[in-house]
Amino acid sequence: MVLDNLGSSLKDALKKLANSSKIDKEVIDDVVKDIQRALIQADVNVKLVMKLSNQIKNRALTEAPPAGMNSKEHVLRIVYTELVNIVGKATPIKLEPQTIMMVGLQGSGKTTTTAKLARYFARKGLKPAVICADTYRPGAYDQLSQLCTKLGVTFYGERDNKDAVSIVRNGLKEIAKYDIKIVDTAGRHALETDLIQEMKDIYGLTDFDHKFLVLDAAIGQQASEQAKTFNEAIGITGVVITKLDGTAKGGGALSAVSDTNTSIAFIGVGETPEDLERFDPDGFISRLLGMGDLKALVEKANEVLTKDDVNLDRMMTGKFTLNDMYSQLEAINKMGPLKQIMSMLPLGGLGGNITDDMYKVTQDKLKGYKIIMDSMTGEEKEDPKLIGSSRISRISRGSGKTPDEVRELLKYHKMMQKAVKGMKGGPGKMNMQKLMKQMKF
Ligand SMILES: Nc1nc2c(ncn2[C@@H]2O[C@H](COP(=O)(O)OP(=O)(O)OP(=O)(O)O)[C@@H](O)[C@H]2O)c(=O)[nH]1
Repeated sequence: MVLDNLGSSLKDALKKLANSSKIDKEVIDDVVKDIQRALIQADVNVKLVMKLSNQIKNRALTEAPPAGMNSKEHVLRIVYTELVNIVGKATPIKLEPQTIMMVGLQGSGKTTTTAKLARYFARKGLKPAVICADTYRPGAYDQLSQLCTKLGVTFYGERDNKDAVSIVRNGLKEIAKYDIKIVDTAGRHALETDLIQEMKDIYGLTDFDHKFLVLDAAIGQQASEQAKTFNEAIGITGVVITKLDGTAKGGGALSAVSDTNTSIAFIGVGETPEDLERFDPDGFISRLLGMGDLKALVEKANEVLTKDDVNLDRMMTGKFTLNDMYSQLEAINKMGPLKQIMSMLPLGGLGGNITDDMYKVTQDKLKGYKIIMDSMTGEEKEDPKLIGSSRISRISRGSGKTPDEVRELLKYHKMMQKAVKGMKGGPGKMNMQKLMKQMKF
């Protein structure tokens, strides 16, 4: 999961708060210290951590809880909202024709993100085209052109031309009729003055609507210095944090965003073109705390699934039969790796942890489940509570599976049902009581 360690240390700090018998200065100081430690370990810079701690302390000690909220819930809410504040608001993205320039350090994930963005806009009904202006990395041209071919996105590049500025000039004319024009530039370091100059020259060619800085989540403290240089040169309009699937850090990138007064536009959560998500501060923090990010899940579901695949409305009502579970697992398989999807579910509703077993629902398992379910009556599928030990034996005989396999299916259904129940409030609706309940306070 995204920033796993930070999430669990923050969760521990909040649990401490929830378990203390009274809320006073001592408890708040103690909890704030734990939060500081967790953030610093995740590479968030000290200045930002201090700002956050002071805000939490000031507000917790001076603000009175609003009506209907006790002081514990009140402090939890303050911590939550201040955490949301440090990640900032998401960069607004308009779904209209625009020109985007991608910049960043070598290997940060620019090229991959360029393709992901083209796909993102294509999915929203806009026609994208990309220009490869990376004339330094030998493989960049082929990488981007192959990704574009796979995605059916128009690609412009000049393999033998080393002059990135002229490529972009020609490319912009060539793809003028497209809605979304994305320019992928070479990776560069803040100290490479000639490359910084090249970036400024490309920037000067047209009125870019967005200049996205792509930052690897694992970049650490040097992120701020890099971001400042890029920002001074061309004025960054948004940041894309990549590889959030693979690191326990990410704080360096958050600090860079805060230091340059920019905001996060997207996050990269995997290597394939679909692994790009619109940044959502609430969702990001709730996912960090193991609350699950329902908004992201629903957005992803809407994008990938057809209506028949999964009935989200029905899921939100809390009714969740074996048939629902089956179509949901099928749908999840369509959406991408289960582990990633599971990180979007409210983990708290599953007791705080998704066991590894839950990630192992592969196509094979699904086939097995289908065979078992085919031996159940319609009534049993609608109401699995009816299935006691004699019915388990019958289903086992009928399906050729062992009774343990039948029990496993029922256990899995129960876990999924619990998770879905946690989603009942609907996407985006979060309150402290729900947070505390889901975190088992
Ligand atoms: N796990 C994971 N890998 C990613 C993500 N984004 C990019 N990558 C991988 O990171 C590596 C570098 O990505 P590129 O897109 O080639 O990086 P680049 O910034 O264009 O590289 P330069 O052209 O050298 O500047 C590749 O192996 C990508 O597959 C992500 O969100 N998650």
